[in-house]
Amino acid sequence: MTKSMNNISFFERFEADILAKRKTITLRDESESHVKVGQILNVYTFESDREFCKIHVRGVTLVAFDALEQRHAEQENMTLAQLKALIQEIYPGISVLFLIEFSLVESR
Ligand SMILES: CC(=O)Nc1cc[nH]c(=O)n1
Repeated sequence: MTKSMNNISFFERFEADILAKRKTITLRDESESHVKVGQILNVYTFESDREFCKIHVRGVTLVAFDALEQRHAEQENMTLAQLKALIQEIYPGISVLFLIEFSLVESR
């Protein structure tokens, strides 16, 4: 099944933070570099492919792994050590990331 360009998945452990607007960025590799500012993305859980919200892409920038700072960690609702460990776990050895800023699309 081809992956829609209007979808994005997150690990289930991030769902509550996204819905509570505590997580407002996500750091991805080049496989998701097609994401564009202004897009509305359908958000699915990675583990079970369950749609749980929609997000509005507000920004897409490049950031070096070594340039990750406390402000990025705060936008992920993590400590900087937790964020760096997560990124290296998901993308071992990565040096440049796509920083996608988003806002939750409020369901009626
Ligand atoms: C499934 C997946 O890649 N999830 C990710 C990856 C990076 N950041 C994030 O918040 N979620």
